[in-house]
Amino acid sequence: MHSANNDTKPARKMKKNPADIDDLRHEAEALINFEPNHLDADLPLDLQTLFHELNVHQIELRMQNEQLVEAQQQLIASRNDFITLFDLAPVGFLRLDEKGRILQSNQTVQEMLGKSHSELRDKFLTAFIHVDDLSIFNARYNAFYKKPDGKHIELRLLDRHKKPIYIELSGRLIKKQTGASVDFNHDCLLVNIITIGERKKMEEQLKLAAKVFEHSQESIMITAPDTTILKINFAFTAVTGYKPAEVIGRTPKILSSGRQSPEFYRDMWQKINKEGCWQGEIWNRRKNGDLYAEWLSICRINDKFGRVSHYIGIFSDITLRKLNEKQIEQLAYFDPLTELPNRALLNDRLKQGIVQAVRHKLWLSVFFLDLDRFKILNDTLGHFAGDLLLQNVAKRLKSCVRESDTVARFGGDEFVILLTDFVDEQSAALHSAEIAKKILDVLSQPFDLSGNQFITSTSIGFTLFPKDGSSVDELIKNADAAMYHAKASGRNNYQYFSDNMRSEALTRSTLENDLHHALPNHEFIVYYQPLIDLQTTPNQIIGFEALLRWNHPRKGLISPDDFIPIAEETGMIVAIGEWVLKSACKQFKIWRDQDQPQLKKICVNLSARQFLQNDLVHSIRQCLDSTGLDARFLEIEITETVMMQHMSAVIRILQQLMQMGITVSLDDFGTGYSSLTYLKKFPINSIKIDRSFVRDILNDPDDKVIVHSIISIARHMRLDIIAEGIENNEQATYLMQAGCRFGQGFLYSKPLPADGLIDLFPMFD
Ligand SMILES: Nc1nc2c(ncn2[C@@H]2O[C@H](COP(=O)(O)O[C@H]3[C@@H](O)[C@H](n4cnc5c(=O)[nH]c(N)nc54)O[C@@H]3COP(=O)(O)O)[C@@H](O)[C@H]2O)c(=O)[nH]1
Repeated sequence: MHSANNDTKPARKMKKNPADIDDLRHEAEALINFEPNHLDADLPLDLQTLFHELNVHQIELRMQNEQLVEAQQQLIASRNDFITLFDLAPVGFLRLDEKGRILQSNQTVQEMLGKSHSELRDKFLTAFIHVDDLSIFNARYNAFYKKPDGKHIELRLLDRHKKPIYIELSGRLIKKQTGASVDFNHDCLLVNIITIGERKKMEEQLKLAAKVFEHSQESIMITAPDTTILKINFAFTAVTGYKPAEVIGRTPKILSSGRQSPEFYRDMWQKINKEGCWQGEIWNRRKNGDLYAEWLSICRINDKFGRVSHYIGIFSDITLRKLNEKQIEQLAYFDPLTELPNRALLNDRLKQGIVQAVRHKLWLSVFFLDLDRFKILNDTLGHFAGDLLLQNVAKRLKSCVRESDTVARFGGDEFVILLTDFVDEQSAALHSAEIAKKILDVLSQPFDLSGNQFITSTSIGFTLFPKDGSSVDELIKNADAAMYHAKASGRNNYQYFSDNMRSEALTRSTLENDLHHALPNHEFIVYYQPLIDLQTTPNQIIGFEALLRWNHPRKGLISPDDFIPIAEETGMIVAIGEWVLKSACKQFKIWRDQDQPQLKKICVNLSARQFLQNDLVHSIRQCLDSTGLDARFLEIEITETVMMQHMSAVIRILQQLMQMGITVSLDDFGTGYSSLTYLKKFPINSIKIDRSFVRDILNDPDDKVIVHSIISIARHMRLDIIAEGIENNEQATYLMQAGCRFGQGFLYSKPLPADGLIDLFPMFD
């Protein structure tokens, strides 16, 4: 029974979750004692029992209610947990119906597409698929929906900015559940969406890398750390001829040519292991056995622990480039005809030679060679024969010297030889003389030029370093000067550069220097020597030869023999020659205008160099125009040597001059090397018999024969004849009787300046 003052009783807490109904009753019974006691003790017992039962039941109901509330709260918490897990899962979730309509989406998908749940709900997933991938989705969805296990679809969704997101869909079919919420009361597909953008990028990069590897123009080989070949590309096969199956599993030694030494490879691997990379040129061998040059880079690839994981070798075939380089070098430094070093390389070798000689206190010798009468061969047998001769000469010269010496083609028929490593002057001079003799001997042996036997000779000059010169130019110049001496002393011999030559060279260079000022300083004078008609009595002056003189400010009158060659070599002869021509034409016009009708010609000498000037004809025409002299009074004198040097140009120019009315005479006839055949070819009007034949004509039977022959030839060819160097009446009479019509010489007058000649005219009238 409960007491009436139950109010005072301490409240008792209900025990949680009574296990079953008995427990509940038991618990309620226990609690009732802590409830305030409202029972009236006076009530009948059965009423009291009823009230008690009611109280217990009330407590039981309260307790059950509390339990229900608690269970509901737990349910809500667990639902919230699930939603959080569903929403915030790193994977996107969608529930789709059979048609692909979105029933539910999680937050990850919503964020991915930039749409809210309600914006997605009931929309077809296709609304968010990239247009290019719709066909993939539509084609596969049905099958995927029915049996999604283990399948996945890759496609692109579009975010709210229509930017594609690469995703992979996989799914699971959820069968409808009895008693489930409205969402789950029919079948649906739970779809997982993972973004694969990074993976795609990696895949693309890998694909690209693979394409680059395969299609690279460079040959690539990847090896394991032990250099076993793992992979090669197409270019590797193209260059080496080896297919993948033939090299994979082998080492790059398969390509070895044996050209590189073990030390080379040791250094190479040292560098790779120390610095990670090596590159350089290497000669390898193709599968067909051919050697080839490659430019190779080898790099070491490390894993994340710093250990070698691979080596990558990249190379390109540079065989062709190397051949081209060689050809370019050959063109730049070698003479294409003889394959000897050219001037550029000779210069370089000489410079190097001088440096070495100075360093080791050694002596050098420089030879200058010029073939004798090469031009005649060229003109008579043709350029092909000339080229053959030069090639053969080059070979013979090389056979006379050591491998370490240099034989170079200096130009035309000129060669320079550099001999090195002489210990002193004596041995340098001795050996040079011996080699010079050997060369003279070797080159004097007949040459077989495509069936034609040809004999030539050479003139050699040599000079020694350091005695005779200290620079490349000086050495060559001195050797050249010595060679000229060899030529002057009869050809086919050699000369060592002497002190005499040095002073000659000095004089020459001073003269050359002074010559530059001669024309502007009016130091030239034209002298005139009369041309006489031997068959008139008294002998008449029919004209003059203009002969140049240089009135040097310090040295006085200088003979043309001393300065004309310098003027020719330096090209000054062009301007000087123009001046002579103009002065002579002007003077002759004055004489003609002084009522001297017997004066028929003024002869002016032209040198070879003048025929090389482009406007010679034009300049002569201008001269005649400006002086007013009739062209028929002008006679051009050329020597045989001039004719032979530039034959075709000379013939062309002479023809043009003749068309203008100018006459041409061939000077020094008989002293040069022209043949009679050539005489026929040249457009000339007269021949001058050289004074060397006239000098001894009375005593020397040979000279007599020569002079008679020349006169006879001239007659047959209807050419005028002028004899030069007549010094006495006997010579004049002999020549006249032999049929020579005209003469010139000291007998009549030495060459004189114009104003000194005027007194002579009456004597010959
Ligand atoms: N290109 C040019 N050459 C020229 C010019 N002027 C002259 N020359 C050539 O120089 C060479 C030497 O000439 P030069 O010293 O004037 O000698 C000439 C005469 O003085 C000389 N001569 C004439 N008669 C006699 C003689 O009886 N005895 C003798 N010992 N010498 C004599 O002969 C030379 C004339 O020679 P050539 O020209 O062959 O008729 C000479 O080769 C000149 O050609 C010039 O302006 N331009």
